[in-house]
Amino acid sequence: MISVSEAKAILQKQQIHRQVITIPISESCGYFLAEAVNSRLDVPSFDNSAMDGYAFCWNDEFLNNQKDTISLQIVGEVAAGSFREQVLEKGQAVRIFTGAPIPPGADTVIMQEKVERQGDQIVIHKDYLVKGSHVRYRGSQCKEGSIVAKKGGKITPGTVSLLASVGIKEVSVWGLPTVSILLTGNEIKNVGEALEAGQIYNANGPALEAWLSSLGIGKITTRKVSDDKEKVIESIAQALEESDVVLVTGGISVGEYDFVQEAMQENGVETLFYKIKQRPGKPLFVGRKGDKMVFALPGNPASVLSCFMQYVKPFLLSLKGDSSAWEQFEWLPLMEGFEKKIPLTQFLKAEKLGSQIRVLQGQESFNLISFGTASGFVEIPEDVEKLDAGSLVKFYPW
Ligand SMILES: Nc1nc2c(c(=O)[nH]1)N[C@H]1C(S)=C(S)[C@@H](COP(=O)(O)OP(=O)(O)OC[C@H]3O[C@@H](n4cnc5c(N)ncnc54)[C@H](O)[C@@H]3O)O[C@H]1N2
Ligand code: MOO
Repeated sequence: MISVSEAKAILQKQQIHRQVITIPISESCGYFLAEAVNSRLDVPSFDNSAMDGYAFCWNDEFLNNQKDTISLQIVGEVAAGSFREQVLEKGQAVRIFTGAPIPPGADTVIMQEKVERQGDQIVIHKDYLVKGSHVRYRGSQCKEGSIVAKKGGKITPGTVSLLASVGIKEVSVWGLPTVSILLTGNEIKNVGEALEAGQIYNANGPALEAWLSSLGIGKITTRKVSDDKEKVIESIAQALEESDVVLVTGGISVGEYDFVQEAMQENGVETLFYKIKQRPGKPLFVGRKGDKMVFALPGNPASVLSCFMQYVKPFLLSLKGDSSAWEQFEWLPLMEGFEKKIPLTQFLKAEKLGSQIRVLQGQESFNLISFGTASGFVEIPEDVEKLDAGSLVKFYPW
């Protein structure tokens, strides 16, 4: 058996070939940029007004004027989307609206609330005169050719807005990994089906599907397979064909009907590791065939979820291009002390209350009740036996 950190190190070392795809920015949210993006133009591409008001040409004589106010003659109007070619002279102003180009000769805008309009004149109190005010200068957001989004950055709605503003229609991103889920077990029935003696509802399939879709994974294919060696071998072969990552649940322990490990060998899957010094999820198997990865998650639902959290989630996120994939935890203090009775790393269902962590009741691998309120998992390291209230622990939120 290897330790949790050894298992993570093995996974982080895997070099997997990933595809770069080009997609429209409107579909790119959640993807990671495979190359930096440069602005196609100066933005703003022309000096423009930040306010609805009046544009005029600053005149230093304003300040030396003995009077409290100045008057300017309104000689026209510029709305957003239009422009004015004539040069504005000293003492003239144009009515201007937010986003409209500053006409040649003008350099200052005053908000309409700060002027008194008298026919075709505006009167401005000297206190409100600020040279260059309310002008958004050409290139003040970014210059043509400058980098506006770095390689490796995650695309957010904010990034999409920025990219559109600099004239970018499509981006090169890392493709999303596709995942096959293979649920083993004769006892598994889907919700909605009638349960017969000895049968249980399939909790792992919906949980994995929900998690994968919340992570923004590509195509997800789910299949069930009975505890039949040939069928397990065949289903794994099919899953390896169709997806980048295969998640098997159940059948990886040592029972007479646990065929998954053997099926891996039959399919030429190289074992990266089998069994980790942890609970739940001790009999986790991870293997590789070419650029395909296989995670055989121990069937108990809490084992499936803690193994997914610790290994599958960061691995998938790193395939998506997320460079912080392996740091998805925070250090938080325990609300109550905790005694660990086993010499293994323990992953406990826990609730985040304010900035503290409370370990929940019902930690057995089969018991899902605390998942109703759990906000994630807490890690109690292998060599720790007892933690006092207030001790800092690693908390992994969903
Ligand atoms: N003799 C030993 N027995 C077991 C060991 C061991 O070391 N020696 N390890 C135990 C541990 S720890 C775990 S974890 C489980 C893992 O077993 P498998 O991966 O072979 O999983 P199954 O036996 O197929 O199922 C375990 C458990 O989970 C239920 N299950 C399975 N699939 C689903 C599903 N889709 N939804 C809900 N529940 C599911 C299944 O009915 C079993 O109760 O092995 C221990 N045994
Ligand atoms: O490791 Mo098993 O996950 O205790 O149930």
